[in-house]
Amino acid sequence: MNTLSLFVPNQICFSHHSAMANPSALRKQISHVVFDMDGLLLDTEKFYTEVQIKILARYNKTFDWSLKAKMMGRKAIEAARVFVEESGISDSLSAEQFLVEREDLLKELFPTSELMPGAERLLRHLHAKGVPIALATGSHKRHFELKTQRHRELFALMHHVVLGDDPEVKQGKPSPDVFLAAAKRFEGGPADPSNILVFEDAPSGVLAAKNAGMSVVMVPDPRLDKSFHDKADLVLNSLLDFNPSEWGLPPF
Ligand SMILES: O=P(O)(O)OC[C@H](O)CO
Ligand SMILES: [Mg+2]
Repeated sequence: MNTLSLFVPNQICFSHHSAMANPSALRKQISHVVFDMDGLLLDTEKFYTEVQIKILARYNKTFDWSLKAKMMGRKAIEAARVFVEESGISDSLSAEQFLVEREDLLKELFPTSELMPGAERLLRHLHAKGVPIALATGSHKRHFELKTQRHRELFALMHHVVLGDDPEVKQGKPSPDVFLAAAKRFEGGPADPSNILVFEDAPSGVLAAKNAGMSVVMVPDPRLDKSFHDKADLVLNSLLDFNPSEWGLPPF
C-alpha cells in the first residue's frame, strides 16, 4: 500500500447527480473488463421486482428496496432464502416453493429484456479496441438464455461467460467465486485481478468484485440506498457516463 492510499478514501467526490471518483492517479491500470448482467447490461431487475411485489401481496406484505438490496445479484436459491426469511413468510412458503411460484411469471418476462443505456456502446467499443471482456452473472443457464435471446450477437462479443450454476461458482455474490472464475478463463492465461475492472449494479456484486481484488464501477438503481455506494471505486448514474481513458482504456 502506498502512503497516499492510507489517507485517501475510495471516493473523493460525493454527489448524487455527478460521477463520483477517486483520482485517476490512484486507479489500477486496467487490462481486462468483466460485466455483471442483470440490472447492469440488461434491464431485468424490474422483472424480479414486479414478480416479488405480486407474491408478497398475497401475504399482505410489501416489497421494499431494503429487501431488494439484499437479494439482487445473488444466485436464485440464495436470493430466495433471503426473500422468505426477511419478509417473514418462511413458515408459509419455502425458498424452493418461492422459486417455483415465480418461474411462470419470469419466463414470460425475460425474453422481452432490453439493454440498459450505454451497454451496447461500451461493449462494442471495448471489443473493437481489443480489450478482453467477459460476463460474470449470478443468473443460471436457463434464465441467461431467455434474457439474452434478443441480444445474442452482442453477448457473443464476450470472450467467455460465467454463470451462477457454473461448477466453479460454489457460492454466489458476495463470494468472489464468479469473478475469480472469470479472471482465470481469459485467453493467454489468468488475468491478474488487480488489473480487472468490474461493472456492477448490486451491493452483493460490488462486494464480490472487491473480495476478488478487482476495481469496481457501480451503476446503481437510483432507488438503492446511497450507503451501498461506499465500497465501489466509482459510482455512475449510467454506463453512458463512463470515461475509458480514466482507467487507461482506449477512449471512445
Ligand atoms: O446481477 P447478476 O447478473 O449477477 O444476476 C443476479 C440475479 O440473477 C438477479 O439479481
Ligand atoms: Mg446485477
